[in-house]
Amino acid sequence: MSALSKTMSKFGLAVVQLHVSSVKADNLSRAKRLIGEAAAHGSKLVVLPECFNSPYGTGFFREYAENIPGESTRMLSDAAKENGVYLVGGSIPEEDGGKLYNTCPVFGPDGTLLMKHRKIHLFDIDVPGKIRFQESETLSPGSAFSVFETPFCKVGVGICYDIRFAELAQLYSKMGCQLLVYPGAFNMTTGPAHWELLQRARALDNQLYVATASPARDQTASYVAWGHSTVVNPWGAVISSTGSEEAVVYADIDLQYLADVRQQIPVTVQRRDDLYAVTPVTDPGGLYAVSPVTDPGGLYAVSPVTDPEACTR
Ligand SMILES: NC(=O)CC(=O)C(=O)O
Repeated sequence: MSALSKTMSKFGLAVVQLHVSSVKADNLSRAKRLIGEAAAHGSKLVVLPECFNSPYGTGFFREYAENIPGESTRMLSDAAKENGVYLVGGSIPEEDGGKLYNTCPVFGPDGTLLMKHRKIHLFDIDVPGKIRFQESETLSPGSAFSVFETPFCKVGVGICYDIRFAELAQLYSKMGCQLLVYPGAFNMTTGPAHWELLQRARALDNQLYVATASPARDQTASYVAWGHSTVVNPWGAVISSTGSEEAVVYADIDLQYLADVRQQIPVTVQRRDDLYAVTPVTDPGGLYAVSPVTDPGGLYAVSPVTDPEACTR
């Protein structure tokens, strides 16, 4: 007999693959309409894409940046409240104290800002002849983990490039998250190669749900997003996805199914904590690290720092 109550073990998730233009007001009104559409469909948690109010590019971040609260987060707060949903507000370029961040604000069904996640790992890559992108030219990295509670489950938040770092997902899993959400905007080089693979890897490794929300593809944009917003289950299977156009992707998050998978293949309780462990590091300057465990018999640890400020909940 399941320990999970039937009423709370399943809930509807919606991922909005939004068409993002250079007109901020249009982006906001389209997002608001699609949040309403998702709620009308019965979704309890709605996820928007990375940079949903602005074109994605280092040349745009300063122009579109806002404080929080600001125009975009006021719209998100109103939309969450009007529709009674948890809202993962994709990301916006945030200005704070003269610095710019790639920030995901999360709202509760009463419109309250529950937390904000600042992209921890900046997207600095150079694939010769394909794509060079250096977020760090204009953005500063966040340095906090971001999880929030819902009546259904605990949710961990990362933004796009954050998904490439398995340690972050492991830490969120260790913190009790059963769903990880990544607003993201992969591109025409890394999208076909890595987008789905990374989601399935994070889901399978940690036996949890993973949801990604991309902007719709716009061939006229300076950065062409791959699209393909997706939801993956704890078995590592894609349960819902879309192509490149604007769309809302729906999925049921079934926590009884998650519990069943964890029981059938019990890796979560078979870890060799005597050999390696996910444990806090002592260095207060760090966020997480692969480091030796203190037990001299142990080998390594993937660890959050002990600083409680490093985790926003
Ligand atoms: N845009 C990103 O942050 C990440 C990305 O496109 C990639 O990792 O590839």
